[in-house]
Amino acid sequence: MRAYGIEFKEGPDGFGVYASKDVQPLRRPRMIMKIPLELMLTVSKKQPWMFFPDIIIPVGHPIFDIINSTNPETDWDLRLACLLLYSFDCKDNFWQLYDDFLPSKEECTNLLLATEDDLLELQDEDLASAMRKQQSRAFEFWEKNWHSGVPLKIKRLAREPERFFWALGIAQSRCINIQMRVGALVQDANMLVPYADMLNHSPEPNCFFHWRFKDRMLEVMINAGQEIRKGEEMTVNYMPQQKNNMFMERYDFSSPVNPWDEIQFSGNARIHLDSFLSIFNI
Ligand SMILES: C[S@@+](CC[C@H](N)C(=O)[O-])C[C@H]1O[C@@H](n2cnc3c(N)ncnc32)[C@H](O)[C@@H]1O
Repeated sequence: MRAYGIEFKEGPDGFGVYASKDVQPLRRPRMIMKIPLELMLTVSKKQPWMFFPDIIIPVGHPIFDIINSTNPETDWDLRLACLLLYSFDCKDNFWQLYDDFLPSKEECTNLLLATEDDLLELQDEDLASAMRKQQSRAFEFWEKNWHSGVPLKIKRLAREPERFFWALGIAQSRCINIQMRVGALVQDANMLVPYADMLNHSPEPNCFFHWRFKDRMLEVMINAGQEIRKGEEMTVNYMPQQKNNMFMERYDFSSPVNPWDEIQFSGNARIHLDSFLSIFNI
């Protein structure tokens, strides 16, 4: 992996990507990382399932049947979580090293791992009930596929449901959607891209993402919409036009300056939902 003009550092939102030199606003995208395709975990969105590029699941391995058993329309995250767990189990796989950069189960604040008390503390019944549904879906999937009769090579991937919930949270909060080309076939795919997944979100981002495949590398490019000074964090917008509830569900955080959460009053008055609730101590 190569990095250009950036460094990875811990900041207020966990690890992030920071400029290691001044960046001028550019009209053309600038490359900040080159990542070998071999390091990524990719699963196509539709059947036939394609795993790309490096982890070749041996024919007949039961993880393939598990991946195959999920709903092609919706369950991309379950498939990617299975692939992540499988790669942790493959000898000398890169993801065993990259695990050091990922939040552990104990550090992970994803709401899939939240207890009932945590969910009640959110004081947001809609969000809590959405998360309960997500937790049941994940638990049912784990129970169906990790019951006591399964072969050891499956069992050891996620002995406890929490391990599966953790992998699912990682897949949801770090995956990007991308089009991949295999020969003449172009497929939409979900991809875990190490290092690029260190970019944090801002509703007022200073960068925009671009991707390019070249020579078996994924080039991560950014368009700096404004000047970025050395030492400043580079941010992108994960989901434009989405409210904080969506961010909480998928990424475990909300933003006090998310413009899609502003409450509009008659006239020009506006107040952000977070500030509005805090007035009432909610
Ligand atoms: C793709 S990862 C980014 C790298 C991450 N900060 C880390 O330490 O590995 C996404 C996760 O980073 C955190 N994150 C990203 N942007 C954030 C923000 N604006 N505020 C709070 N947390 C954020 C959330 O935990 C989110 O689930």
